[in-house]
Amino acid sequence: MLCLAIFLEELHSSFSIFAFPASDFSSQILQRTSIMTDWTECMNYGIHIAREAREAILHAFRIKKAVMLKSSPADLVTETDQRVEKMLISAIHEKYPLHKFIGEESVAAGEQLILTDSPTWIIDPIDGTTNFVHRFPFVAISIAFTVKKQTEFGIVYSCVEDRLYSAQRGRGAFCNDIPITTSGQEDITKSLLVTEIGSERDELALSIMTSNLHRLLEIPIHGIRAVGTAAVDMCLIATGGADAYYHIGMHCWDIAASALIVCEAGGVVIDTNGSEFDMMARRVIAASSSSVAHRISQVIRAFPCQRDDELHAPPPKKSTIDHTTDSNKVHKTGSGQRRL
Ligand SMILES: O=P(O)(O)O[C@H]1[C@H](O)[C@@H](O)[C@@H](O)[C@@H](O)[C@@H]1O
Ligand SMILES: [Mg+2]
Ligand SMILES: [Mg+2]
Repeated sequence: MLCLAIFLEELHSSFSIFAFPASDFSSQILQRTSIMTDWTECMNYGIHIAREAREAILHAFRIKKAVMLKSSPADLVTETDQRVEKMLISAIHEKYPLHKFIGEESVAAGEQLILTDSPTWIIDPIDGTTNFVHRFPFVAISIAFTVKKQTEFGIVYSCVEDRLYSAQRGRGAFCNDIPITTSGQEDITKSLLVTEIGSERDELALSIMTSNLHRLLEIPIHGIRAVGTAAVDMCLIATGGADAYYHIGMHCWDIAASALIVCEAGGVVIDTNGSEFDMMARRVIAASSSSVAHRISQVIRAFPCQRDDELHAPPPKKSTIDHTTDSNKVHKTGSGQRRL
């Protein structure tokens, strides 16, 4: 099966796109080898395993947790985050052995973050870990799926609320299978905004985050909320429950799925500098309309953040003669973990 799949993969690389009806057998093969352009079966499998992962998360939600730190005293991770990610990745790998993964906790444990043209699952096993630790009832599983670096579907499961948000590119956005659309609000003075105070605690980030709040409130706008999970924040824009979300410092796994869900709900997703959205840039504005999105980008400022694909890039190819000594080697800012 696998050698046929690899053969088909090779075949596919010499053609642009196969788009033909296929029987079950060949569609199974084609899905595994990224030739099919209809990813419904993959999405349905993603939803199936997200439902299984939710059970594990809800069980752990109620009990005392061992908490570890990553990049700052406010960047938490638990064994449940790690266990759920391993469960999701192994279940997907078993069914789709040629697919690739970018997982928040795998990257935190040192895996390189490389987004290629291959079918890739971008996974945040628990978005809102701080909420999870404190039993604040907004924790989500976020699963995005990209092919040729384009998001084909996104799944965000708000576990305690039991709200499963999903979208397949070009086919609309849904919450528990019911279609959702943004508010369409075009006037920022009539808008309710959502944002996050992430895990940064350095002076520059804190002063920019608080000055952004001040500058937006004095426009004026109706208000600002923070749910504690970027993925759910953005799904609230897709439902029309809020009109815009902005954030600097989050990661691709936080927002890759919900960015597609917002767009498929009729919303707009851009970079905070007003340019095209780039999931690796760690800056986003998701809004009900382009006018609200661009108004926000004129008001807020971003603090400097290293891109995801630079922060966790593979080490540069070694020159033939390695002049650096151990003491001079620059330690990659990975996310070492230590127990509280
Ligand atoms: O709970 P996480 O998966 O770590 O994501 C959080 C992130 O850590 C935090 O800094 C904020 O950006 C939140 O909005 C994310 O959901
Ligand atoms: Mg997250
Ligand atoms: Mg997480």
